[in-house]
Amino acid sequence: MAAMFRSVPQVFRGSRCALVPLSARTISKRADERRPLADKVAVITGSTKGIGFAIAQRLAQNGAHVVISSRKQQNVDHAVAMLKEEGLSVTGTVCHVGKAKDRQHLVATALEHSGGVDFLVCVAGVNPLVGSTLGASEQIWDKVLDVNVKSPALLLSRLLPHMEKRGGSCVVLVSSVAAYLPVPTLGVYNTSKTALLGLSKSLAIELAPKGIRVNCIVPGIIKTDFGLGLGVREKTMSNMLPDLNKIYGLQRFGEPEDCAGIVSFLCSPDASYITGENIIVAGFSPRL
Ligand SMILES: NC(=O)c1ccc[n+]([C@@H]2O[C@H](COP(=O)([O-])OP(=O)(O)OC[C@H]3O[C@@H](n4cnc5c(N)ncnc54)[C@H](O)[C@@H]3O)[C@@H](O)[C@H]2O)c1
Repeated sequence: MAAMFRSVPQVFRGSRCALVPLSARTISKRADERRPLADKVAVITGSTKGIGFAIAQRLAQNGAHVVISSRKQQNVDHAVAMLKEEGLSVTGTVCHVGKAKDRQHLVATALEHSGGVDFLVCVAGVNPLVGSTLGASEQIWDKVLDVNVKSPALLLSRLLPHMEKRGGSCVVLVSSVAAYLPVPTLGVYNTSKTALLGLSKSLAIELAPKGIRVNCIVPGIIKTDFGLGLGVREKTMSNMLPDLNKIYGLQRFGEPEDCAGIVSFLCSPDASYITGENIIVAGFSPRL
């Protein structure tokens, strides 16, 4: 990267020094390297705050047109306005991923940009219950499985015809370390996040012949309203840290941005031979 920045001024100094100026082709190739997702369209669910927003921001910074979505119009408007202020290419629409009509509308909105979609990142997730797994009502099971597990597959089935014609398309799902280290009071959520590990592998196999890659990130505790709400219900963050330090090698909670770079990489041509992987983003734990 440093070499790239260093070499740009050579072009301007080229006529006055002995260095050979860079060709226009080299400059444009290097510009593309800095914006590896240029001309791509990304649909991201649950992207008005937290991990989804950080991913949206990074994909847009790396050149993609990003379609923001979540349940409330005012949150969508706010997120879109923030990214537009940065000069990024974004649109947004309301999409409760559990609602078929909303999913249909999200697809239609995404197609407005250039008639196709390259990346689907499924971030939206819920956990309405802290308590006994066997005490969970059928309604709770349905809600968690609808939003966390079924919606990525149902949304993808709608987007697929518009992704397969693009070339280099990919899907990223968002699981959780709760899939590997189940939290006793989050049984339904743990189960849904474990299902996503299987979903990413199944989709990867099914879509490989079409050239579409499917991967899944597996975050540890990330500093968002959701993450801290789950983990810091009874203890303050500082009380929890010594315990967590025993588990998490890097001695800190994750930031939403810690999940953004890996998703951008997975969408980029640099990851063109990576599919069916569940990638842990949790500061390393020997227990994982
Ligand atoms: N924060 C963590 O510690 C952590 C750890 C592992 C996995 N995750 C997963 O990461 C994802 C994002 O969590 P976060 O921490 O950024 O949470 P967050 O609360 O900061 O953001 C969640 C986003 O999802 C949206 N959303 C929620 N339900 C939705 C629905 N039904 N339809 C559409 N959008 C919906 C919200 O509006 C919001 O934009 C979730 O799937 C969560 O399970 C989070």
